[in-house]
Amino acid sequence: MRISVIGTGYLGATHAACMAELGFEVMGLDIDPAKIEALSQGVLPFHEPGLPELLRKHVATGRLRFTTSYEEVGAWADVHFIGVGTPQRAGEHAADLRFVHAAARSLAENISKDALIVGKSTVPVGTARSLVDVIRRHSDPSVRIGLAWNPEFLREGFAVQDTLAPDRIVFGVDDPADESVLRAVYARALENETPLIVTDFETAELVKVAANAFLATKISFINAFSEITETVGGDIRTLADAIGHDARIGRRFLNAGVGFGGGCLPKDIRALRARASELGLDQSMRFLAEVDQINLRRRDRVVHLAENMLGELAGKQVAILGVAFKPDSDDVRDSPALDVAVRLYNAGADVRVYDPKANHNAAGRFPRLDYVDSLEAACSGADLVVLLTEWREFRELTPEDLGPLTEGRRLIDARNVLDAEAWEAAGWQFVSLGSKYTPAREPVRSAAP
Ligand SMILES: NC(=O)C1=CN([C@@H]2O[C@H](COP(=O)(O)OP(=O)(O)OC[C@H]3O[C@@H](n4cnc5c(N)ncnc54)[C@H](O)[C@@H]3O)[C@@H](O)[C@H]2O)C=CC1
Ligand SMILES: O=C(O)[C@H]1O[C@H](OP(=O)(O)OP(=O)(O)OC[C@H]2O[C@@H](n3ccc(=O)[nH]c3=O)[C@H](O)[C@@H]2O)[C@H](O)[C@@H](O)[C@@H]1O
Repeated sequence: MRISVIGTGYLGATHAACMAELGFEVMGLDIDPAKIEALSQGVLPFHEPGLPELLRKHVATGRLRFTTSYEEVGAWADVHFIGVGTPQRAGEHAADLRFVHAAARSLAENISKDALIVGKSTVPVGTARSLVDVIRRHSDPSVRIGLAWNPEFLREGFAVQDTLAPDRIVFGVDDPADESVLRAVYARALENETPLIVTDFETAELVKVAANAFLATKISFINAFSEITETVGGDIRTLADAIGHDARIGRRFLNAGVGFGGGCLPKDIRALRARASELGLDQSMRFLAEVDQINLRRRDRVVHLAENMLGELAGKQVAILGVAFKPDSDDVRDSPALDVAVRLYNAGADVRVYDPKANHNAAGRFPRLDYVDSLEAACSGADLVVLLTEWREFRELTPEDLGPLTEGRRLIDARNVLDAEAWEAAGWQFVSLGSKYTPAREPVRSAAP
């Protein structure tokens, strides 16, 4: 079976390389010629652990190729996965579906043999059903083109393992013939007893956004408790451990800190609210507005803490450790860390940024920050160090590492990963969110709903 993957970003490039790893012949397609040029040389244009090795291996054997030509994939592949972006629309909460529509239409216009189109992008419910019509209108009537929705649940930083060994697989199908094709594609995972849910288009689309909405809610839940522990003097990590022991709750995704970001959770909860409103169900998803607000308040909190610690930001040197939205990724889309860094810069601080992998992407968005290529360069002479992305090299930091470098011996651990007692014992002014190591806060007053 020959597989094409349309859109070769974080999702598509991973999916293409993993499909090749499973033994399929694969062609990745993107409208960005620079990306295709790099991938064709076996060079991954972003950071994802384990993926460069798979890419190089399968490009070398010729099992994995890349193109910008829809005509080429349309004549060649039996199954076409769509993994193009669905970003937030400028100035709105809804998802921008232009790329999905364009990809479906280009495929329909160019597919010249019976084939199955499989949507992987995260889309508002109702999208797949609307694409059936797009495909019908733009395709050759003598060719049978099926459509299925197969949402993706991979996490950046673990993309290869999540793709090759997913927690579950979901097929949204309208025709049993399409289910059989998908079962053949995922035969390896199904042999390993990966749970499979076969359902309709609408449920499949909703499963994806429900999962992301739940994860976002879980993070904001613990961060809302952070606001309370900061006010009354409790400890958020202990609270999370204690409730996490209840198997019905679970400890994962209860790490309090500067909150969630990235190319998915924030835009997906906003798109879900927007879609619910379109359906006349504004109230059903209104709680996600609060989830979003709690999350964004964490960023304010870090900026305020920095102001409190330094008195005046203007002219102060601040070391920013991490700008990626999470460790093991170079992705800075809606990154809480980059947001905080930019706000400290705008308030007049002399901001020096070090991220092991994301400096380049951050500089593309905010060239004015001072990006440096080592921890030492970021921290030397700093009045304040702010740990914003918990890369391993930052999680393992000790006062002995930073002591000789910094002027101020002030540190904000905005990811709650360091041993507060050790830093205090070493004479640091240490602040971590949601603990007794956070100065008491003013109660948060939000506008009436
Ligand atoms: N990044 C992730 O970890 C995950 C992403 N998703 C979803 O997957 C989708 C893609 O996300 P990312 O890979 O992060 O985005 P991305 O922005 O990294 O990649 C999207 C790619 O699509 C290409 N593209 C746009 N229009 C095209 C067209 N008409 N034909 C061919 N290529 C086109 C772009 O040039 C870009 O390379 C989104 O819906 C996202 O919500 C789902 C699960 C995980
Ligand atoms: O739809 C998507 O694209 C993906 O979105 C998330 O994956 P990802 O964005 O790669 O990263 P996560 O590990 O979910 O982290 C998201 C954000 O939440 C933050 N987070 C995570 C966990 C936690 O306990 N606390 C917390 O603040 C992270 O720092 C990060 O900023 C989901 O976990 C994936 O299942 C989904 O496929």
